[in-house]
Amino acid sequence: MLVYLTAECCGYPISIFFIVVNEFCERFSYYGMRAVLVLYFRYFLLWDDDLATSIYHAFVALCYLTPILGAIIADSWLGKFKTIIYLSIVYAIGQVTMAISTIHDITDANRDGTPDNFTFHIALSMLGLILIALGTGGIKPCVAAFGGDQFQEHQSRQLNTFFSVFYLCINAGSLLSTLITPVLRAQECGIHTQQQCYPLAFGVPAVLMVISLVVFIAGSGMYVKTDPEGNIMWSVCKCIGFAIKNRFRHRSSSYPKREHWMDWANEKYDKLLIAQIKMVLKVLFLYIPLPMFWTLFDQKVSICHFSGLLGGLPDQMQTVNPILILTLVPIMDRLIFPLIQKCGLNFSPLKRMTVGMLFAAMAFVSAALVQIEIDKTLPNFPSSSESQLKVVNTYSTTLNVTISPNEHLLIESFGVQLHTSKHTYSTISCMFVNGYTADLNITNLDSIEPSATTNYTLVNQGKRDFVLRHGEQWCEFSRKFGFGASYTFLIPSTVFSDDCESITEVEDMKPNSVHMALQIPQYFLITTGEVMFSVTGLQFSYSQAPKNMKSVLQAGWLCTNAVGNIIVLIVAELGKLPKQWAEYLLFASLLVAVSIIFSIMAYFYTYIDPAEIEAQVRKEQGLEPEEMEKETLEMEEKDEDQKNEQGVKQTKI
Ligand SMILES: NCC(=O)N[C@@H](CCC(=O)O)C(=O)O
Repeated sequence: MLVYLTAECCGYPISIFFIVVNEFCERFSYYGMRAVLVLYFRYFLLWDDDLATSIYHAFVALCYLTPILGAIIADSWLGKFKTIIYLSIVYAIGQVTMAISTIHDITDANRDGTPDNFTFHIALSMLGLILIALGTGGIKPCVAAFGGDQFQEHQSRQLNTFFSVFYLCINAGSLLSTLITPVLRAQECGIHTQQQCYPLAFGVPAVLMVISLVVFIAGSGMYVKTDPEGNIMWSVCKCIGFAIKNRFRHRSSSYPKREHWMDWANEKYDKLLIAQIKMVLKVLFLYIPLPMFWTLFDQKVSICHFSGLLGGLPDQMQTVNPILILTLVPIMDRLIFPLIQKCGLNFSPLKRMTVGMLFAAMAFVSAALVQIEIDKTLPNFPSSSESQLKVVNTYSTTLNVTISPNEHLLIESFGVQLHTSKHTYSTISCMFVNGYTADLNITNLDSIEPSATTNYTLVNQGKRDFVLRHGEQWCEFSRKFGFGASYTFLIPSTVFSDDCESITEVEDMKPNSVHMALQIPQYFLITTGEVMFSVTGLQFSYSQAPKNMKSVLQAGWLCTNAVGNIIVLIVAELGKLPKQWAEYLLFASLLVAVSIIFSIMAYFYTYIDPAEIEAQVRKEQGLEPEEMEKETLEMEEKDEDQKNEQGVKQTKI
């Protein structure tokens, strides 16, 4: 038996240190850039909201589709080590290109603070994003699998912990960068004019990507590197194609059935390759229902936007997920899972993933319940067959208004009857009605003519000051705005003589009265679901893959995330249910249905040890033990040469 003893620390290969630090820096780079990307589209390139979010989602989906490319390159051509290095270079170039594209001074010839040639900035940033998507997605399946490759057979416990630590590093990187890069963007910088500092916000992630690459190369001498066994993906495709063709040729019932449809490739292809393809296909089949989890998960940002309960700070809300991950992963790993095991329950990986999906569904039920509470505080909006009318009385006495022969409204002096405006609940808006006899100027608003109104204007939560001006006359007043509320201010003709005292405030829509603590359960539930589902899925994809297709199966796992993102895009296009809570319940029910289907599929899945199956097939193929030993010895010599070159301590037992 041959065992390699690589340099270890506390039972873990030392090379792992370089891999997790590399992952931390890379995720910092990725999430840091993502945190300011939409802001860059909106306020630098001046795109509208729809275009900015569509391009953003398309970019994220692309980042989760390119892993297939990376996996093919790694498993069929370059091997994981070289693929990570080459694609990291592409990635770093992409980040640098992106950072350069945000320097407004490059095209700001007239020095007015805005770029003069938007085409240049758009082209450069799109090129940067394509390179980043290629790099980040391409290396993603390779890094996790490469980390797994560093462990020996006797380190299976450490291997499982590695995937948890790996996930912790992902989220530590994402947490720090999501906090830091928006702050960097808020700084001012520039050569000719001082503007929001996008070059710094994108430049720091670029630097982190270069550091990530340097750290990975620094560990070079310590890694266990497995070379690809030829163009495996091409062989897999040809083998599957042949099996299908051969099955079709022998479709008549006179031909005896075979145990598995891939067995129809037996005539032409190596039994080992067929066995490996069967292992991969079995797992990929199991992954079919999984995108539904990511569809819900990727909408969690929308859930937290729904009421703005935390004061409408969506950027900061993005940090809640990594903070919870950093807390929950150790709790699950060290406490919950061992406790379940102690109780004699077999909480197998696929069971964990099913429970994870149910947690995510519960998060959406919780979101629906909170939404129902919020809806109770909302005014009744007219249905599609109704309309509403708002009448403002700026006259000095009560007025009787007849709307139709039988309907009368009594409106007090400076009162407002009926409300017509529907607005996003996560904002505060107000409008002014000018009852003064001349034009008025109000802070930050256009001037209003007499008896005219402003549009509803969004204002920030909290205490706000307004200044009203007409020529030399002015008065100042403050109001406190509750989140989610809407107000109308009625300005009487006496406004300047009584120092703004007579301005009447009408609350069109009540402020949000639902406590922010109600949001905590849904965050907790969805992140618990993520830990059970995603960390386990990562481990499962590694453990169930044959040695030469580890990256491919990691890519398959990441594709479930890409499909989930694409479903989010489609759902957004198809439109929404009239009630938000109903939409949350619909998604929760869909995920429960999917988790039931998945649990049935999981019930029929038999966990395998790919190495054992491969050894068995080799034996069946007639590779006698001596021959296998010879083959092993040849491999041993080859590996020993390689290890000696790398200076790794290696012992044969
Ligand atoms: N908390 C989000 C997170 O950790 N995301 C992972 C992706 C998870 C997966 O698709 O496996 C990441 O950014 O790497």
